[in-house]
Amino acid sequence: MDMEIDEPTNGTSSSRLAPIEEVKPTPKQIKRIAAHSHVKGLGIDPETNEALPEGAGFVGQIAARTAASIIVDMIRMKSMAGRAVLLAGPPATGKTAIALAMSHELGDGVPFVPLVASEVFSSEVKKTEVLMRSFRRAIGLRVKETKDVYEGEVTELTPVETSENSGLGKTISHLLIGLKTAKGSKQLKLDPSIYDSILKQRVEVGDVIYIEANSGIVKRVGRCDVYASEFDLEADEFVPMPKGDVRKSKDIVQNVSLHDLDLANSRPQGRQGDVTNIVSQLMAPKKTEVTDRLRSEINKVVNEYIESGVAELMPGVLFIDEVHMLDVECFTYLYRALESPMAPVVVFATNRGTTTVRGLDDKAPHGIPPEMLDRLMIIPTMKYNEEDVRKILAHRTEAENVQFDEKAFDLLSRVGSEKSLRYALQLIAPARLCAQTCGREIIDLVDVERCTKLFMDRSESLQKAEEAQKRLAEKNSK
Ligand SMILES: Nc1ncnc2c1ncn2[C@@H]1O[C@H](COP(=O)(O)OP(=O)(O)OP(=O)(O)O)[C@@H](O)[C@H]1O
Repeated sequence: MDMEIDEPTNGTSSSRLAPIEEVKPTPKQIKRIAAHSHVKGLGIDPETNEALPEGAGFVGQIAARTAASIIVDMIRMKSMAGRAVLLAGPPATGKTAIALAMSHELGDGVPFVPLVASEVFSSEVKKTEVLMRSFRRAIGLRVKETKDVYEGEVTELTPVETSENSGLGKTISHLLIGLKTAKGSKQLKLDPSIYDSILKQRVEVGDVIYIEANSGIVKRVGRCDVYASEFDLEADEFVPMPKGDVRKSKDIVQNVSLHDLDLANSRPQGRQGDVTNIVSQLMAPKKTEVTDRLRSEINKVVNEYIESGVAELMPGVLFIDEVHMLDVECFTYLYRALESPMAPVVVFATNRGTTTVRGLDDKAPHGIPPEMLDRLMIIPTMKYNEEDVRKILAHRTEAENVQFDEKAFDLLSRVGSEKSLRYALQLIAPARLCAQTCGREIIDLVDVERCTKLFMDRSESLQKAEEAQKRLAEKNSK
């Protein structure tokens, strides 16, 4: 953001004019801090391949993190597709954090699709369709193509209008774009339909773009780095000015998911069954039911492209949290889906012990049928000791940019280990608010004490509910 500061004048302004005041920089915007923003990875020691006691924002849970890093290595070696992992442990022991850390370790090229099990019970779509869509979203395809493109830094962007006979006002007859490279420049006269894509990607003069010669697809690569010093905060991605001629053959790599291809292929227009054509049609909105027949068509085409070396399959991770919420029908569907040649790695998480499998009367560990449990690689997570709780809270207070007085932090750590980590984490924000209402930036002991009285943790609330139930039963028995 370019911070325009109006410098105060040197007294030359007459008393008639409003005094010019210096624009104060806006206070640091308090952004919503995500629950796992402090976790940057699994924190693995590159020498030993073991999890460090503290690393990448993670504390403790060494065995679980080490096991997760082995799973990540197997995914990278593509020897994990179609297998499933279960993260099982008490609440707030880092299961979700580990799953997200695995996604960080795998990098952007590998899809990571988070799903809460209860999402499958949608009123519009079948449970099995929700699962299949999530499966297909978690399978990436890296398509490499050589295309004729016009590439360069935009030096001119002029929509040429023409007045329409029908009197409905002006329309764009064509678009003039100037492109410049280190070697030359070219002015292009383009069809007005390309202008929508330009506006959608907010292309401006100074941006580096390429336009596919045969399909007219525009892709904004970034802002030319000659403008890098223009902004105080680099809010954009800066790229060097392209070399060579404006018109060139360029290797283009696109990452898409099988679900994207399914949806694009289910649209009526365009040549069916050509993945490069399908990939290039990904722009327009689509509202069409994807059938298994269409999916098998896509699978066939994708296999052809993989065999011809044009595309590379990138099996990703489907993370299903609260897996005990799935019913027996979903588990049955998952058995089959996991056996298909194009299946992602499925990571389940649950904090339940032995509980009823939904849809059956039987109880089973974690609410998962034994036939499925046999197929899972189970990673247990353990409760934290007070020292780990203290370190985790320290990471969170840093991520949320709050400061605690020492006694206040000791009380918070004690609450975190005696009651629950999540309860202590949830007290951070209200404690800060209590301090701020008393005009303090540093959270004091009284603020934490006040919040522990105002907000109950789960066990306290359960105890009060049982006491109320008991009193009601006694009253009814009189
Ligand atoms: N070992 C850890 N290191 C750093 N932060 C952690 C660790 N374990 C948990 N956290 C943090 O504690 C909070 C709760 O963790 P998380 O949501 O992963 O627990 P969970 O096991 O998934 O809980 P639930 O079973 O209730 O879903 C999150 O903010 C998470 O980032």
